[in-house]
Amino acid sequence: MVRGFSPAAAAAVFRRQNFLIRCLGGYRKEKNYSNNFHHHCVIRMHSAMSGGPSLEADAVSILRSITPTLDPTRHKGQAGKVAVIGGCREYTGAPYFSAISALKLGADVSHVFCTKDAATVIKSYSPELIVHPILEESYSIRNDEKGSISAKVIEEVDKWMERFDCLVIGPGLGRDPFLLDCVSNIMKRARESNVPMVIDGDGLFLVSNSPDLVRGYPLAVLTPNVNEYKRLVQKILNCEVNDEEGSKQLLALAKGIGGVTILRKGKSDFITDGEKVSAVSIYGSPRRCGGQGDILAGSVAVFLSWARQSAYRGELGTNPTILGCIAASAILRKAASLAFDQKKRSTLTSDIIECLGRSLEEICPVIS
Ligand SMILES: NC(=O)C1=CN([C@@H]2O[C@H](COP(=O)(O)OP(=O)(O)OC[C@H]3O[C@@H](n4cnc5c(N)ncnc54)[C@H](O)[C@@H]3O)[C@@H](O)[C@H]2O)[C@@H](O)CC1
Ligand SMILES: Nc1ncnc2c1ncn2[C@@H]1O[C@H](COP(=O)(O)OP(=O)(O)OP(=O)(O)O)[C@@H](O)[C@H]1O
Ligand SMILES: [Mg+2]
Repeated sequence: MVRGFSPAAAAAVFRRQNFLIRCLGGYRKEKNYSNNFHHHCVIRMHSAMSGGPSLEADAVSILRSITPTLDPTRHKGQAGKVAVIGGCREYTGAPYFSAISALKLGADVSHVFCTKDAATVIKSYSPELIVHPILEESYSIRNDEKGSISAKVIEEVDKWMERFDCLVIGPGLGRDPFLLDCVSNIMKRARESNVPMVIDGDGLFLVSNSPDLVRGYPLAVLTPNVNEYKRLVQKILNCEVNDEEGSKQLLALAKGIGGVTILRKGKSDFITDGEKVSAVSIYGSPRRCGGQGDILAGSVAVFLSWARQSAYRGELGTNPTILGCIAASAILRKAASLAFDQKKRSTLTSDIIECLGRSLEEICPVIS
């Protein structure tokens, strides 16, 4: 039985789980990989991460409540304008994956703010993206130029800031100290303008060392993978990750950073803003190719923006950042499952991106 639930309530939860997993196309895979769906589904709710309850989220209902209809009266931009701050000499794939995923899910405009070295490369991946070559790494500039370059970066970003529905900070950003300093300034501006921020990859490296950048900002979403989560727990809670107390620790971490939203990625994704923990556990894919977290970050930005629009219309009773995380996690996992069906061991991040549209369409058809 699910801890804290009566047998009748546990049975209802189980039926609901069955329904959700069928909708999300995960049932067959669950059987393939565990051969005992009932066991997996019910036990998972208290064994995947113990130390307090976490309930599987109703991702299908959430997706249907926040995904906007394609209304002919709407103009460009109303379905979302996102910007990715990331991309350096080393990493050009990660910001591209995040930015193109946002477009593939239905955002109208997707920008990338990256280093000069990365910009031409990212532009060449896709003409759909608007790429700003404004960041600099220490190796490419002199010390005496740093002040003026830092000011120029903020000036460029300021021109656009108010127009963005959400920023994604960190995919492929790298860890150059000067560059991270400039990105800290961008984050401060975003906060002043009340622009939501999804912090991923090297953005989480920055935030682990400078938590004040997001502390107490309810529009910040952190999406740590296993390494990034470990660093956050060590820096913020001064202890090691303890999965025996997983939910409690996640709640403490979110509270410890002043109520930001955290999406802890893993076999199940766990999501909290410090109040309660929701889980998304539908089966995705057994491939762990690099870049799936980047898709997730771009997707959270879109769904979070849509959830905020629904919230403005008074349609929601839940924190839009939480809804955005649940929706993105479910859609990524479904897309990964669709891609894996076709490509098996050779499934790559770009294959999953190609399945994002179908993944959403099967839950929220354009013409229902
Ligand atoms: N195709 C691409 O361009 C991709 C780029 N990615 C980017 O790669 C970067 C790293 O992401 P990962 O998921 O690998 O990050 P992780 O933190 O999971 O792993 C990074 C590894 O590098 C080590 N490391 C390197 N420099 C370090 C430093 N200065 N301090 C501490 N540890 C250091 C860590 O110990 C760790 O083992 C991010 O910017 C991420 O967005 C990934 O998203 C995967 C795809
Ligand atoms: N063991 C797993 N089983 C199923 N899904 C997983 C597993 N591990 C991660 N995922 C899913 O894959 C997505 C990306 O998570 P991952 O931990 O790979 O991120 P990441 O390391 O940041 O990726 P990236 O390579 O883009 O930086 C998340 O939605 C997560 O739920
Ligand atoms: Mg990552």
